[in-house]
Amino acid sequence: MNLPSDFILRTRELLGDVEFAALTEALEKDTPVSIRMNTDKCGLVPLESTSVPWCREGYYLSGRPSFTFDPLFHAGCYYVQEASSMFLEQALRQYVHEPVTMLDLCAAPGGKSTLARSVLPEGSLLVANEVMRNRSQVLAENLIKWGNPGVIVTNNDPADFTELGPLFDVILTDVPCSGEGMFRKDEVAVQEWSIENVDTCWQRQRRILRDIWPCLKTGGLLIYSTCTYNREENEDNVAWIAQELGAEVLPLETQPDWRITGNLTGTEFPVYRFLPHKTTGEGLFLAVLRKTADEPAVSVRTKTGGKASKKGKGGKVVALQVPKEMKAWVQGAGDYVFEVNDSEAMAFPAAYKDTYDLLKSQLRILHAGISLGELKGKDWQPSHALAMSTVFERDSFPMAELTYSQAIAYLRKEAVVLSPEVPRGYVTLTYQGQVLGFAKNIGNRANNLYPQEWRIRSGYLPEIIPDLFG
Ligand SMILES: C[S@@+](CC[C@H](N)C(=O)[O-])C[C@H]1O[C@@H](n2cnc3c(N)ncnc32)[C@H](O)[C@@H]1O
Repeated sequence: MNLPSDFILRTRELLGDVEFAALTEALEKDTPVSIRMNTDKCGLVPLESTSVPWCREGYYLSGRPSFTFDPLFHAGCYYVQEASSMFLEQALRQYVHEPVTMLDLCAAPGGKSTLARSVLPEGSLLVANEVMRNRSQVLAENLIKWGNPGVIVTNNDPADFTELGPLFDVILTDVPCSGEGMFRKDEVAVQEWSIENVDTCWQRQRRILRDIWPCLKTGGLLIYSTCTYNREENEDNVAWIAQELGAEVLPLETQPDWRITGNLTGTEFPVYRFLPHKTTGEGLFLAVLRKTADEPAVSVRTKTGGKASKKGKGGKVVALQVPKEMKAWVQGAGDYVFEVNDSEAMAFPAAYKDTYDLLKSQLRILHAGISLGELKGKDWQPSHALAMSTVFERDSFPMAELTYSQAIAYLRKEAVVLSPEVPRGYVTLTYQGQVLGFAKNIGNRANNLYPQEWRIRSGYLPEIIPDLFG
């Protein structure tokens, strides 16, 4: 790998000659492949895999299957995630024991958000935000597929949150960085690296932290992470948060055989560095801080949102209600509030209704709770998000199990022909018992309701069917 000369100088100074030589050697090796299971959907263990030691549901695979052509990937049964990133689990398991409201501020494509959603205590709410519009769509897609109902996805700049005041118990800032830890995976990160860019990054990171700091409750946790090695974006920023914003840095329990590296700057506080020549994964830096500074409570006025309505007889405007039969599509319906926004019916965890209303009044929301369905004429058409939800009541519609080639055709949004005994109307389609989505069976064929923008675009079909679980 052709490393920039300034990167070599600086990183050798940080790590020392021996460690730096070992790092460059590791960068010539293949990137390990790892996935994390979604046990809310399926409890399978991948074949020929080994466990990621710091993550209960993380597994290293022996090769890289074609995930795109695995229907279970599209069903949200697992997420393909670089193993070092899964270390976030330790911060959450060791410090979060009660239901919390958590913000993942720089969340796309959603690796750490889906992990957080699996690890947070039941009854928690996760707000996952991404500032870049196109990346926020991918974030929403990945969280919808993961299926947990306690999620809001937003598309905002960190500064848009500031006025909300201390709303969050936990904030994760997995900040945009110079990406030195991704050199092995991403050739562009090598090409774009420069000292000037490192400077731009640490300054941007401080701006992001300053903007979001008022949103963290006093006593709340800030988890700060990057995928870069240099001290400016790492230890120096952690020291700055502690001193300038007011926080203490917290230790995490780790095992010696995880071979995690600590603080490289001679300062006392604990931080966690994953270096590819020591730990099987890419470069990661993570620190956990507890906010000590007092944050005055700010009262934010909620702008009243427009209610969904349609003209009744005589021109009167009537609010649309979610029909009773639709509420039965959700398990534990009593724990949710139901509403119609425009022509979309949705359910949201009742415990967080106020937070949802507040965020709705201030931020651009892409997804919240469970989208149940859309009014098409007089007909409520179940939404794909409902099919993906972990609280979808499977008895709501007849089910049809697809073969592998039918499943791929469905995921390509091609027409599907179901066997004659499948009833007409909306049908839940499954593959190996996992829900893939809905179709409307009209007899001689079934209308494919898979989201157009999520379809598999490639016409190629691998010779070997990806079979991760046997
Ligand atoms: C390291 S990536 C996040 C990866 C993600 N947490 C995951 O685990 O899948 C950083 C994210 O920050 C976003 N970002 C870029 N500029 C930003 C800014 N000024 N404020 C907040 N986020 C920004 C990027 O678009 C990117 O999605």
